[in-house]
Amino acid sequence: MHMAEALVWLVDDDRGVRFVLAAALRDAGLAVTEFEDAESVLAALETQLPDLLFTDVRMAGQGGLKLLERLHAHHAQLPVIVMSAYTDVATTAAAYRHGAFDYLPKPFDLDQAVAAANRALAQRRSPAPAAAAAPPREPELIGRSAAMREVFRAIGRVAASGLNALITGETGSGKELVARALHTHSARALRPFVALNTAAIPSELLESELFGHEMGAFTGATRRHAGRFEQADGGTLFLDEIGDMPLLLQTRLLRVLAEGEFYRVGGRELIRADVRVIAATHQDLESKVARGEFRADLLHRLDVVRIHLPALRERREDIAVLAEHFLARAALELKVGAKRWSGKALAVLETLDWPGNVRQLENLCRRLAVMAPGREVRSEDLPFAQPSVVPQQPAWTQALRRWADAEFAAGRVGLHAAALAELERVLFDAALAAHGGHRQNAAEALGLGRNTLTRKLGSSRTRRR
Ligand SMILES: Nc1ncnc2c1ncn2[C@@H]1O[C@H](COP(=O)(O)OP(=O)(O)OP(=O)(O)O)[C@@H](O)[C@H]1O
Repeated sequence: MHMAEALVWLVDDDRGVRFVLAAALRDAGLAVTEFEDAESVLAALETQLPDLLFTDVRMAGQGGLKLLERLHAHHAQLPVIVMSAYTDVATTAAAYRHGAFDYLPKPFDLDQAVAAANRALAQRRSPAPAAAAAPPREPELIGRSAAMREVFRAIGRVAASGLNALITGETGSGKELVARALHTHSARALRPFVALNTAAIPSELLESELFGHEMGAFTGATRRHAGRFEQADGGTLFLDEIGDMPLLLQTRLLRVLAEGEFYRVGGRELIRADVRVIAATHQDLESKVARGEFRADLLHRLDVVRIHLPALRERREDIAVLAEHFLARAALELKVGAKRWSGKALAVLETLDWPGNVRQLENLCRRLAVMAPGREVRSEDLPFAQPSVVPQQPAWTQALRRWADAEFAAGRVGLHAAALAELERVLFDAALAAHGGHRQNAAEALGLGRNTLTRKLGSSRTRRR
């Protein structure tokens, strides 16, 4: 069902223009990467080529026309759409002379911009249909751990129900992928899946992003805009980072969820939208409720079904399968030769903590697909394999670290003695167990004298009482 997305690069030093145009292009099903100057585009071109580029003319550093000139010389196939507030003949003519595919005078209508993008992409594809036949990418959830199998079962159970859902889990753990799966396996699958990251949008724009606005509703509202609720009508609205939603907007969202209807910002017409809301958060919403930062009644409305995604370090069995999958996919995507993991490198990956979870692993695989020198990725190729930051810390020191962090955070003192006592207790128990309770042998295995062991056992026993 997912078409291979065409990749559009957008260069403009005006964050506002980037924001609205990127949103419109994404709504039209295109993948968009934003840049704020020509230099960063030229740098990115070293490793990747988009399907289409939008550029402003006047920007700090190299302007858009210079960029256009360079592109025309080195990447003549890449269609470029030039946008400019300077609608004078000279600028327009210069743009076309340097190979622009199209020219949009600012301020432009977003529909106009999307139409220009589609035209550019269509003409690029038509002469060489074979080249555009990239395999459609249906994102799939991978995992064989018991925890992930539980997640798959939950998706199976609740997808068709159409109930609102709350997905919890650390950043990069796959919450959006789960939301998409819930949508794909529901009766709404043929209707839109619309995603909105609450934390990524300035709070003053969030309300109109969600509910839309009428022309003239505020400065800069040059045309009527359908909000995400309207766009998702009949389908699914995915609200990521819901914990960051300002309280006032939570109140408004709650009302819309209860009534199924709303007004656009500055509007008088009551809009009805039939939307399933799937929210996600990496925060503990219950404690936000307790602190008065999140509305309990909104939480209840969203939390009809809850799916929790465990962190990657809590399902280490998934690391190798994911790593194999991502390394193979990265090679295809980046059009480099296939590589495989050495057993040792995989074993190292399994010991790491992955604070960025699956996304971090995915990014590492992309990087290694390009950077690792041989056909086999070895542990030495891992970027953190320098001797100074040896990653092969045994799991227990990592657990120890987490324990120490938590104790310090809780303001506890006297940790050194407590930690040493614990360390010795565990070691001695293990040594005695391995040697059938024979103190002499246990002491030898530990590299201690028998008397020392006996003394320490005595004192640790006393301490434990
Ligand atoms: N189980 C999985 N199988 C395959 N790919 C996965 C899996 N989990 C996550 N990914 C991939 O990892 C990346 C991050 O996942 P996703 O965006 O769903 O995470 P998230 O929890 O929504 O992150 P954030 O909280 O930062 O928005 C995506 O590219 C996604 O395709």
